[in-house]
Amino acid sequence: SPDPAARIAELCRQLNDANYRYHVLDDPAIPDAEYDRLLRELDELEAAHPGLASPDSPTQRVGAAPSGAFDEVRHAIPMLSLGNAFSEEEVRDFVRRIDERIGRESPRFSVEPKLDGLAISLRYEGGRFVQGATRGDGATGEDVTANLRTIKAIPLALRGEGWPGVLEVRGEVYMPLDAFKAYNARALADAGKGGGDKVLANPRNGAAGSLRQLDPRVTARRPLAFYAYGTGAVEGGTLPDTHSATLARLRDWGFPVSAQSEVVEGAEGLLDYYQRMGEARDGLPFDIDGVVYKLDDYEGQREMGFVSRAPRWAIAHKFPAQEQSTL
Ligand SMILES: NC(=O)n1nc(-c2ccco2)nc1N
Repeated sequence: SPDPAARIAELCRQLNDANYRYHVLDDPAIPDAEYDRLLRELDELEAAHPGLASPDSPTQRVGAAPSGAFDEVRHAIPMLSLGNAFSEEEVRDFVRRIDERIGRESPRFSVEPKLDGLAISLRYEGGRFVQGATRGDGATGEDVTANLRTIKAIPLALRGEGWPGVLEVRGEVYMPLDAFKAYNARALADAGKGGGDKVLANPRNGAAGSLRQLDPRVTARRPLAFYAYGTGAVEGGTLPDTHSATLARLRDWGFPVSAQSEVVEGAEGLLDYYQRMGEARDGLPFDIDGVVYKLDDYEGQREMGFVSRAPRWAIAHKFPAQEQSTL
């Protein structure tokens, strides 16, 4: 049989590449059954040669035994909460305040859908996923690293090159609607036979509840996904000058980023995007409760600063409440 170390490395590469193509490029390379076959082969090879299993191996996603409770994690850079706008007038005020404060006639904004999931922060050191935490109160969250490792959309190691020595990525863990419905249909069917998983009330609670499981093996059974939408601490390297360019780098490094993110100009650009996303909303594969507008250049963001914990440079423009998807 060929050298097991070479075969293990080749399987890791193939599986990580398949993960990236599926979750980031939304362009699967191999069918799920093939992915599972390769994963099983890797699992058997690593079991036969324990010294050859890397901590970043795709087999190491469902690892740790249940913890008693979650450790606390202090966010070196607070995780923001967004101010809300509910009307066109409030959006125009938001843009006017930017012009008045930093003299931007028609600023460029990075815009994206506001996913209705659970905000988390992922820390990478030397390109490897070392810690993940919930937002908590913005300053302190819970260490849910073991649970986050089970989410295939979250890379265990960064791809490509040029990433900083320390990189924190912020984003939303959510449950895609189809996966939520399939999960519940299965849970309901199994309940009829006296066993099975818990039925989830709605995708948002499903995501939050799944991440707060003390046993990662339960989390691993939940259909969770992830979108990156920002960064936290960055050391030993630099990011581009704009949010939109940073999102492009995050995609290169292996993070899913919303396919609906755009760069638009001025209040008209924001309101046009809001209108288009409102029309597209029912066709999206996940729940959104609005869109997020962010001044695109970081220099402008620094000049605008924050009001208490919410940035002056970004707001969420919410849609009217939608009847929640019930059972
Ligand atoms: N929930 C969501 O999709 N968010 N949340 C932000 C955010 C929160 C604070 C700064 O940015 N951005 C997006 N797309």
